[in-house]
Amino acid sequence: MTKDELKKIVAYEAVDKFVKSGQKIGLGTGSTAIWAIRRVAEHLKSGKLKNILAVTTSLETEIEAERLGIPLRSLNSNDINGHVDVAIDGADEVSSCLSLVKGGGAALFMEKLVAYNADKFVVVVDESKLVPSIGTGFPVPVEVVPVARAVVARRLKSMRADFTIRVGTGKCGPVITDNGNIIFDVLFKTPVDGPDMERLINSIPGVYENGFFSLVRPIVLVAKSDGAIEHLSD
Ligand SMILES: O=C[C@H](O)[C@H](O)[C@H](O)COP(=O)(O)O
Repeated sequence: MTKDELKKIVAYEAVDKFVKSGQKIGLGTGSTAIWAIRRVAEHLKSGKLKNILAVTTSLETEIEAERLGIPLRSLNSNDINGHVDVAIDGADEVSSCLSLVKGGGAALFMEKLVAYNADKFVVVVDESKLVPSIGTGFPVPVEVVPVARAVVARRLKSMRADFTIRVGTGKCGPVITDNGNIIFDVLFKTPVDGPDMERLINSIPGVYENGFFSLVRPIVLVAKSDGAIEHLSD
């Protein structure tokens, strides 16, 4: 199967197995999560799912969910009150102890807010995202308030981390996130402990959020190249 087909089947499985009528759900961002959004819309249209309220994790997801007619709420609305039953999202890397790296699409802040406030956090990936450890492969996105960029750069250098400021396409200069910030893509010289590094980076003044998702226990659905889907959790 092609990578796109794998993304679609794993996202469909997440919706079919974990989303029930009447639930409040978090809709993730990216080329895998978008298939989950489409599946929710399909089930709402056919009547298989009813009374769903969704919170989106990026402008991209919001636009797609609006287009498909999925009822949306803000995380602060009375209906949602800062909590969802299930959130479904993709990931850039999944380690053997189910620590994640996310934020390849710069949506890490809202994704974490939703995932860390979900009863169930379901991650959908194809098997190419599975790695033994994190920190040295996919660069870890760190969202930084622009005025703090030199401060954060110094602190990362003192941690012997290498980084680049992410540059976009269709615009000169840095990628600007949905929150008006910039992204440092950070690589470490050796693998890191996800929970420790997640806390440490967020302790740097000027860091808005980082792309380690290690302080949450996800259910990870992995699409294998033959189309089989494996469920990982601890
Ligand atoms: O900011 C973007 C997100 O964290 C995505 O969920 C992540 O980059 C995975 O995206 P994709 O499914 O397109 O590989």
